[in-house]
Amino acid sequence: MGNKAVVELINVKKQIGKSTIIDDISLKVFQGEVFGFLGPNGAGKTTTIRMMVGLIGITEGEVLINGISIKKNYEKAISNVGGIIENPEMYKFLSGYDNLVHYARMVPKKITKDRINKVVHLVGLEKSINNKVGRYSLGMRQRLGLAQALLHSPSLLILDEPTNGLDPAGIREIRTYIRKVAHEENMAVFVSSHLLSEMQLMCDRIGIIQNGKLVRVETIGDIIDISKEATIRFHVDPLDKALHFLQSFYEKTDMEIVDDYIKISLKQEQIPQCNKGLVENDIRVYGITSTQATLEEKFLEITEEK
Ligand SMILES: Nc1ncnc2c1ncn2[C@@H]1O[C@H](COP(=O)(O)OP(=O)(O)OP(=O)(O)O)[C@@H](O)[C@H]1O
Repeated sequence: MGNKAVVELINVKKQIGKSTIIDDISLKVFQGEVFGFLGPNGAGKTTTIRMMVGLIGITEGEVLINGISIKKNYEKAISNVGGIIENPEMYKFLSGYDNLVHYARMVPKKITKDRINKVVHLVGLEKSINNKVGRYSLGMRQRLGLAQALLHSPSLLILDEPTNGLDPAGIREIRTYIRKVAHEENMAVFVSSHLLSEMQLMCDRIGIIQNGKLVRVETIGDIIDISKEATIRFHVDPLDKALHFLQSFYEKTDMEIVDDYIKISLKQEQIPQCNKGLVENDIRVYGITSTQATLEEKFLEITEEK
């Protein structure tokens, strides 16, 4: 992952009438990185994306693409962006290739034949590119949309729920190609979804949006770590002494006394070590119970599993 921010949202706000739809969102997406924008329906993903590409105005704040303001210098900023925001327009009676040629003519930048062949290869449509789009599956059409968005070599690719309506095989394909273009074209990819399970497999980092607010940003590594943690209840006596010991042992972990036990988030493999320490400190251990919350529960129950 490069450390150049390709897109930067700075305190972005959207007000429609009296309601605040997007509330003070700031984030950066870097070169070569797939950033997942995760949130339930109605959280504000599409609204944010529409502001990022200048389809609707930004009430307050800034969106910079390669350092260029989308508000102040729209044409220049947007020339760096490729996107599938709404369903891409395709001509069903034309082949995939001819659709790309047609689209290439409308782009201000000159698109070479080599570039067309390169994007066809990038999205794995070599075998069917000369077939009529009317015969494509939805997954193939999505990939053709991706090819179209990549034609002018953008540095930022924005995809709004790219797997919507796809079957599992189609989802797997689009996921593979999204990762591939991010890495092979060293592009920043901003992709929205309401499915954590899907984002986990596709993204390097995930930002979670809820009610128009960015509530947390995590790397996939951290998400995997968090997924391994369980809520452990230590039924011990004396409680104060046990809490003191556990706090000295795991200074960064959240823990609290609830009724007659201590509640703490730990990985399973840490339990024996903890128990040993408690016993060695003359704390009586009456019981240890563990409950594994699902990842969805940990992330505020924001996702809906299919
Ligand atoms: N023009 C508008 N006027 C009033 N409210 C709006 C308008 N556009 C969007 N909203 C509201 O803003 C909120 C965010 O909508 P948005 O479409 O951005 O959510 P989303 O996260 O993309 O959801 P989905 O996954 O359903 O597309 C919703 O509560 C929606 O009702």
